[in-house]
Amino acid sequence: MVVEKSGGGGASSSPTSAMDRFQKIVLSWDYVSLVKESKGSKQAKGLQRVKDTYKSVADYLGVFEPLLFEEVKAQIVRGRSDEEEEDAALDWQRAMVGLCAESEGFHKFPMAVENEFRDNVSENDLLLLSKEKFKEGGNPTAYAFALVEQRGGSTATISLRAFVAGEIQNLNISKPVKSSRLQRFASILAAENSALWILKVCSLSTIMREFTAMHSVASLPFKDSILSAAEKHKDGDDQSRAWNVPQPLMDHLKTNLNDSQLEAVNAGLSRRSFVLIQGPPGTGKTQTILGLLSAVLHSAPARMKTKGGFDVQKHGPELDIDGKYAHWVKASPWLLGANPRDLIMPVDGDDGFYPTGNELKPEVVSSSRKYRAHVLVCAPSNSALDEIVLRVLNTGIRDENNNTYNPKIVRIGVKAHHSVKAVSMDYLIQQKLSGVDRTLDGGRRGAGEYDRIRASILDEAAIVFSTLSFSGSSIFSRMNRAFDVVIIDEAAQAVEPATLIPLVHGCRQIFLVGDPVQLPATVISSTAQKLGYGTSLFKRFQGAGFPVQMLKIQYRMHPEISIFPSKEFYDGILQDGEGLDKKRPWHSYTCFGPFCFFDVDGVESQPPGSGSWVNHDEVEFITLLYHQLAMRYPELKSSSEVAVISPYRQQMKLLRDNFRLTFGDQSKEVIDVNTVDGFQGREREVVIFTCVRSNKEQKIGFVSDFRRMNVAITRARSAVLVVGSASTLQKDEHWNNLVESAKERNRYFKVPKPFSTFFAEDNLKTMLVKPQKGPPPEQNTEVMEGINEVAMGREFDAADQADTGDDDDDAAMDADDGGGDD
Ligand SMILES: Nc1ncnc2c1ncn2[C@@H]1O[C@H](COP(=O)(O)OP(=O)(O)OP(=O)(O)O)[C@@H](O)[C@H]1O
Repeated sequence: MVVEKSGGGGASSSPTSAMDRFQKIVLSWDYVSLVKESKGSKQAKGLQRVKDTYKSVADYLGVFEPLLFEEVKAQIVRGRSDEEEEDAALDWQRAMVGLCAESEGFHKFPMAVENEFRDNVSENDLLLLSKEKFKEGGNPTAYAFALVEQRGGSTATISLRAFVAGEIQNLNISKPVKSSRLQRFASILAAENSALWILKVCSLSTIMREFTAMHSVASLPFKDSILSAAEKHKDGDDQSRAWNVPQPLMDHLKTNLNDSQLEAVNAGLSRRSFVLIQGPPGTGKTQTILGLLSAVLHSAPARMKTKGGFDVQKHGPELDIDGKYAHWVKASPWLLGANPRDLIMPVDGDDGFYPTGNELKPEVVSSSRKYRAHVLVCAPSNSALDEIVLRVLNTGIRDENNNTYNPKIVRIGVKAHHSVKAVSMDYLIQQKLSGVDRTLDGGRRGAGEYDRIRASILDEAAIVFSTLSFSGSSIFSRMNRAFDVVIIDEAAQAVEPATLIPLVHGCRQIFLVGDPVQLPATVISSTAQKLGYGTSLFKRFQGAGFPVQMLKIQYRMHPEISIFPSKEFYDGILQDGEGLDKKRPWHSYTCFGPFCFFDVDGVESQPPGSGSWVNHDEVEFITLLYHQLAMRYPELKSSSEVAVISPYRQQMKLLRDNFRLTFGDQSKEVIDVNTVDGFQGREREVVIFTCVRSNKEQKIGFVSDFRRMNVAITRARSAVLVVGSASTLQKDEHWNNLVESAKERNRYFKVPKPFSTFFAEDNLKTMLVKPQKGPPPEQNTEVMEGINEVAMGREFDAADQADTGDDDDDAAMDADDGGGDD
C-alpha cells in the first residue's frame, strides 16, 4: 500500500489511516488563502496551549494535532518564499497530466516534467499545481496541492496524489469537502494530457513522520509516562539496576567521569524508562554519552545475568582454535597492524565470518555477558549527529575489560559529513556488495537485495546513528532486532512529536540528553510557538517535576566567563574544571577578555523587505576589534580561533561582506561569522557577540530570549566580547544583570565615536593588566570621551604602529589589502 511508504515505519494502531487523513487535510488546503491568513492577525480557532500532563491519548492528540497543522501551514507559506530566494530553477514549470485514477480516496496521476524539475523533487514534496502561473496576490482560477509519491527513474515523470473530492475524517467527525476550486481542479485532472503549471512548495517528510509518531503514542510502551510526565513503576523499583556493569569498566568510568557524569550514567543503569540528563555548556554531555554507550554495550541486562563460563557463543558456530583465531583477526583487524579507525569496517557474512546477530569480540569470550545491546543514537540535526559519530570514531568506547573498543556502527540518512562517510549506510552497502560474487546472480541487484543488505547492516551494528527525522524512514521496517536503548542527544532542541519518532521501533529505555536553558527547536508558526509547540519533551518532563541528572562541571570557559551564566541560568551550581583559568596572551589587556561589554551607541536599521536587523556601527567597531586581535595575536588568526556571532542573519551577512572588503576574500576562512542559533554546540577561543538592537524604545525582539543570550555568551574558551547598546538592552532583566556584572568587574567599556580612538595606543595602554597580584588595574572608561576624533582612514595605521613587532605577513588580513579602495 502506497501510504505506508510515506508514513514511515510507524507502530501506530493505524498509521495508515492517520497518514491518509493528514494528507487529505493538507491537500484540501487553499494555498492563496494560507498566504493571506499568514499576513493577517486573525488567530486560528480551536488551538490549545501545550500542557505539562495529559489525561488521555485523546487529550494529547487534541492539543498536539492542531498545533502541528498550524506548523505545516507556516512551513508551506515560508517554504515557497525560501525557495524563491534560493533556487530559481524551482520556479513555475510547465507539465502534462497523465491518466488519473482514483484510489483510497485520492486522485493519483503521473505528470511529465522537465528532467531538472524531476531531479529536484523527492517523495513527500508538496507541489502546487495551477492552470495559470501566479504570484503572491494573484487570482488563479483552478489550483490545488499535490504530493509527490514517487519520482520517475529514467523517465522525466513524477507520480502525484491529490485530493479533490471526498470525505475527511477529523479527529472525531467525518466531513465532506465542498470546494468549487477543487471541483474545477478535478475536471482538469479528469481530462488526460491537460497542461498545468507546477511549483515546488516544500518537503513534508519530516512533519509527516512527526505526525505518524504522534499518533503512535497510544501503542508505545511508555504511553503512560509520556502522558503523565511521570515514571510509572509497578514495583516502585526505579533505582534498582537494569544493567550490571563489569568491574573493570566501572572502575574506568569512576576515574574518567566526574561525580555528576557518573551519577548520570548510574541513573541510566537503573530501571527507569526515561533518563533525563541536562548538560549546560561544556559540561561533557558527549563524554557522558560515550560512558553510557560503554556501559550499556558491555553490561548484561540484570535479568539476563548468567553465572559466566564459555557458553556466551551459544548462537555462534563452535570454533576450533584456528577458527577462533580467524574470528579474532576478522573482528579486530587493527590488532594486526591496521588502524582501529580504519575506513573499512569488518565485513561479515559473505566470507565465512558468520554473524551471530549479537556477535561478540574475542576479548569477550571469557566474560559472563551473553548479550550485546542494540542502541539507536539520534540527534535533531545532521551536524549534531555527526559530531557524536565522530567522537565515537575518534575515541572509541571501552569494553568490559576496559580496553578500547570500536563498535560496529552505521550512520544512516543523508548529508553525512565527509569525515563520517566511512560508516555511512551507503558506504557500508558498497563494502558488502564488493564482497559478493556477482557471477552467481548474473550481476543483477534488485531493490530487494539492497533492502536485505540494509536490514542486515542495521541488525549487525551495535550502534545505529540517525537524525530524529530519518529514524522514521521505512529503512527500519525490515530490521530484525529491536533497539534496547534509544539515546537522543540535543533533546531539548526537538519538538515533542520529533522526539517520539525513534520510539516507535520499540526500546526499553530512553535517554534524553540536552539543555532546556539553551535554544529550543525552531518553530516556524508564531502561533504554534506562542502556544508552546516548541517545548521539548525534555522541558515538559522537567517542568512536571521529572528527575533530571544535572552535569555540573564545565570544561570550556575561563572562570571569568562561566561565572555569569552559572549564576544567571543555573542557580550558581556550575563549577569550573581544572586549568580553565590559564592566562592567555590577550588577557594582557582588560578589553580583550575574558569577559567584556562594549557599550556602542549605534543605529539599528532593517534592510528593505526584511524582518531582520543590522547595526552598521557595531559592524564597524567589531571590524576594528578583530583587526587588533588578529594583528597583536596572530595565533588567533592562523588557527581561525575567533568567531563573530549575532542573533540576526542580516547582521551576519553585513559582517561577512565587511570582513571581505576589509581583509580580503580569505577572511571567510579565518573568521567564523554566524548566527547564534547556528553556533549552538560550537566553541572558539574568542567569541565576539554583536547584539544589534539599539533604540530609545528599548525594543530588543528575540535578543531578549535568555536561552539565546545563554548560548551566545557560553561559546568562548578564553574571551567573550559583547558589543551592544547598554541603554537599549538594560530594560531586560538578564541583560541588565550582564551589563552590571561587567561594570562590577571593570569590564564595561563605553565606546563613543570615532571607534578608532578606542584602539589608539595611548588608550590601550590604560587597559594593560599590571602583572603584579592584587586588584585589577583601575579602568578609566571615561578616557574615550575626551579623545579627539581621528580620521577613520587612519585607524589601521594607528593599530599598525602598535604592532608588537611580530612579522607575520598575512596579506589576507592586512587592512591595507583591499580595504582602501573606496
Ligand atoms: N570528566 C571530565 N574530565 C575532564 N575533562 C572532561 C570531562 N568531561 C568532559 N571533559 C572535556 O570537556 C570538553 C567538553 O566535553 P564534551 O564535548 O563531551 O561536552 P559537551 O557537553 O558535549 O559540549 P557542548 O556544550 O558543546 O555540547 C571536552 O574537551 C572533554 O574532553
